[in-house]
Amino acid sequence: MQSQATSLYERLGGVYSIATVVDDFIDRIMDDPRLNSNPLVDEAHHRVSRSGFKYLVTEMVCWATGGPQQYSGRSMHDSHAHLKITAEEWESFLDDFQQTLDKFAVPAAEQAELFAIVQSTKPDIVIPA
Ligand code: HEM
Repeated sequence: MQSQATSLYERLGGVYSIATVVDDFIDRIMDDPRLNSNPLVDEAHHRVSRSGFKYLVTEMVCWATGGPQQYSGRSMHDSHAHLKITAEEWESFLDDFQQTLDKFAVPAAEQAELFAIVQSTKPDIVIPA
């Protein structure tokens, strides 16, 4: 059994593995018509640089999973409130995340921990119903 003393960051394989997974995931969400049907999301997805976006999300995932990196971007509320993201768009985002994790064969235990981290941010990102 895996020791709980080993951080999720280490079990995922550190920054090189995490950056590879984020690379696939950001391409997937930035091209997802289910998300870009929200005009505010579509505008922002075409305004921000793809590589800058990947950089910030990589930094955040490394930090959130126990790596040595510090997240230097804006808070989840400040970077998403103006996008008016709905619960339905949130589900599409999770579906994209699942597809990326499956593509890289991330084990079930690590997937569950990643989903718990992502879900913890939902109240900051999704507008109230
Ligand atoms: C756990 C879920 C999410 C995480 C960890 C996340 C992460 C981030 C990060 C790190 C940034 C950059 C912040 C900055 O500029 O300093 C960002 C911005 C952005 N996110 Fe997310 N995000 C999440 C959910 C979503 C969802 C569900 C959508 C779309 C449906 C979305 C669309 C965007 C867009 C369009 C921007 C650019 C905003 C702008 O600059 O105007 N995000 N996100």
